[in-house]
Amino acid sequence: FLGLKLGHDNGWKKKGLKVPPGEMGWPLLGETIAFRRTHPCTSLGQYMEEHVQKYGKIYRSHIFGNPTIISADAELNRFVLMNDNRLFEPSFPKSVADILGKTSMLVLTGEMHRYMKSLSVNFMGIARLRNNFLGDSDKYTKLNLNTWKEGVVFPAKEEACKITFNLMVKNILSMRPGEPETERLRFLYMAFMKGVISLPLNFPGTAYRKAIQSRATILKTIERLMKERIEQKEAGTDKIGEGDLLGFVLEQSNLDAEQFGDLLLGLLFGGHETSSTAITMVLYFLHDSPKAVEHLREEHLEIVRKKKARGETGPLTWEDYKQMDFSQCVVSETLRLGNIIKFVHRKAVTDVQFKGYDIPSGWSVIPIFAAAHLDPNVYENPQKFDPWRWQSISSSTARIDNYMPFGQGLRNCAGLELAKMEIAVFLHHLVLNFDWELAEPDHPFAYAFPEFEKGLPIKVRRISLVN
Ligand code: HEM
Repeated sequence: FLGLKLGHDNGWKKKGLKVPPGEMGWPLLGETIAFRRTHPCTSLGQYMEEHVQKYGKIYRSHIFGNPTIISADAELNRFVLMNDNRLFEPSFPKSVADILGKTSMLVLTGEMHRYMKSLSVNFMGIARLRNNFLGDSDKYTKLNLNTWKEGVVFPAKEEACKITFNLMVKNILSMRPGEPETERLRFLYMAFMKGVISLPLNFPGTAYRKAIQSRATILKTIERLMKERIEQKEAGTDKIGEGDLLGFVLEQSNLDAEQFGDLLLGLLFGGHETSSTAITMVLYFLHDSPKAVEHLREEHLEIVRKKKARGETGPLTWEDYKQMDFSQCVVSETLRLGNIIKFVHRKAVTDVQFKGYDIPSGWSVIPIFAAAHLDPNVYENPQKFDPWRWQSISSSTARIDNYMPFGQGLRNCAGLELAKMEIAVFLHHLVLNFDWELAEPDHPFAYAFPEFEKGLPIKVRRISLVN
């Protein structure tokens, strides 16, 4: 995404606008390299820290080829998100937008965005979470955890990816784990994903070129599956109905294959890497917090005891899920300290004023959510993984702009309830069945997404708390 403009646009000076202080860096690159320099997810990194100290929480820069306002100011961050589609819109580089697709929810604006969003939100609404996603989440988590072998070192991130991918493709396309078609789609999706976050070099062999090819193959598969489903409907042999996103979309909308493909890729892109990273982070943070593991065990044992008393032997139910209060504190704390989406990209569509500064039309704006999450004036001892803080959080700390792991407003996360549920279900089976240790030191670092350099290698020991 490196900007290749030869100089910096100084039109704002001529217009007499008062843009925030800052520096525009090198003519070609601006400060892109420093901004992208990796650092632990539990910190803002040297670049941000130095700039905030020098210029304050709102400063200007030149990143990814555009003059940019970078905001570590929680109020500005909220203002930007609450004015999405009015004063601001998403600003993906063209190369990323091309791969995501022209009808991807992530790049759409206006009515079409609203429409695609409402399809997704309805698809992942409470009724469906309760009746479909919860049971599947329970099943696929158990299925995966049953493959964990005692004493063998394995990368936790890979297993978390399998759980979240299987859950998504089962609910989107009724594909089952391990089947050849599922594995083929997983392979194609991985290539797609790598290309979205790579440099946009469209030459044979590059990650970007492979992603374009994978996207085309995925769209062909979708077209075939759609055709088959329509034929089954017409022949009266369709058993799935609205049981998956494909059936739901065929009933409730008239999206064509490409639009459905963009929806599928948007949901996978938005929901797979994020929630699998969150599951991996839970293992990472809890490893150093045995007291939290103990507290979780009490909570989940109590759920099992109550289930038994009711004579229930089946998978987790909605009533069980609703009792996972401390688990939700662990989820909130993991998302605060782990900063899975550290920032988002927006562009001002008109000149905007905020706190005495001007944000010129066309400039990028990067709200840094992580800034409030790690602010000692908001969270006491912010570097500490402390799930209990969420049991007695003060109303000023809980202010919406101080906690935005899922964004805010029109473009907030379509899968936030699903994500919280996936992590809580994982916690249930994890703490009741395993002790784990980190086989080698590994830490989450902020790249495009947080990454554990070694995929978080762990070693597990089975325990049997439930008899
Ligand atoms: C811990 C896990 C997750 C985190 C931290 C997360 C975070 C976010 C954030 C911050 C945004 C806002 C992006 C923006 O403002 O530009 C977002 C949007 C979105 N997320 Fe999530 N997400 C998670 C899980 C999921 C899941 C499980 C799904 C779906 C299966 C999902 C689907 C989406 C979609 C479709 C959008 C775009 C919404 C729109 O453009 O209106 N996310 N997510």
